[in-house]
Amino acid sequence: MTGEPTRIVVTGASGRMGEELIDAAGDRSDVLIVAAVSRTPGSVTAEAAVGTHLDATLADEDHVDAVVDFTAPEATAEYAAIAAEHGVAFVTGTTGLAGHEADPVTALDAASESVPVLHASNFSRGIATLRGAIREAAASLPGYDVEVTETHHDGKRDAPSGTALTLAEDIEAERSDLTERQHGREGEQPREPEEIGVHARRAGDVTGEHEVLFAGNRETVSLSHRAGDRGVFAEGALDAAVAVADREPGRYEFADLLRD
Ligand SMILES: NC(=O)C1=CN([C@@H]2O[C@H](COP(=O)(O)OP(=O)(O)OC[C@H]3O[C@@H](n4cnc5c(N)ncnc54)[C@H](OP(=O)(O)O)[C@@H]3O)[C@@H](O)[C@H]2O)C=CC1
Ligand SMILES: O=C(O)C1=N[C@H](C(=O)O)C[C@H](O)C1
Repeated sequence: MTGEPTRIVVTGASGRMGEELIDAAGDRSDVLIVAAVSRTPGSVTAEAAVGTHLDATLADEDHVDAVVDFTAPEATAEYAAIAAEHGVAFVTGTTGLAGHEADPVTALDAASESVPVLHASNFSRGIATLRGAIREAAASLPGYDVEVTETHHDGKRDAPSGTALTLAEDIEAERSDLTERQHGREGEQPREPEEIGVHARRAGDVTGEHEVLFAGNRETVSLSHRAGDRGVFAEGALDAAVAVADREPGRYEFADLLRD
């Protein structure tokens, strides 16, 4: 790498992903964690300064290129607005945004008027690649039943996962006949042709698994992804921060950056 590293503030620093981002950044020369933000600063193991409020942290730091945020929808809404006020790019992987009372989707759109904003429900390159294959399968297998299943650790708050919802949206974009999402099944409930199944399992410490099943009457196609550890998400989010930090204000897509 030549040039200066991208200067990053990590929010939710004591969380599973916050810790992973700090670890991953320590092994890279193209990024530098200049500060971390946590509601519980004593539990953060970062060499950088740890603050409790993003606004004060961004005011204190001389130069920050990007905020990288994996927290909760209400925090993401607040942090996107603060990053925009300070003119700092905002990269977030927080899921469960749509329909949340804090309206983080509107907050991200508003922030993107003044800074680069990138939200991805999954920062693994594998999922970004698989999305293309799933869209292709959905378009090429008309009439096949489609079931999306995800499995995550028992600490995950939102269900179905953000990734499962993204995959369902991708499939629905190709299959206008799939108009009903079916979450789980119970009792007497035969499958209807307009259904797309979207099912969540929570178990142990599973990092993240997604499967899309296309089933016709004489064949099935299964496309799946398993994240081996959270490092794949952290590396992708840091790559995204490096890629968008200097860009014009606006919304950016993770999959598009991978091809640049
Ligand atoms: N897009 C992707 O690739 C991935 C997305 N995710 C998503 O990222 C999010 C975080 O996941 P994970 O790290 O496992 O979750 P954790 O619960 O482990 O960590 C979230 C952290 O966010 C902070 N936080 C939570 N609520 C608030 C709040 N109201 N205000 C301010 N800070 C808050 C806390 O950090 P602290 O105490 O330090 O303030 C908390 O520890 C989830 O939405 C998850 O689905 C997860 C993995 C990959
Ligand atoms: O909460 C998690 O852990 C994960 N969340 C994301 C999601 O909701 O899709 C991505 C990944 O699967 C891990």
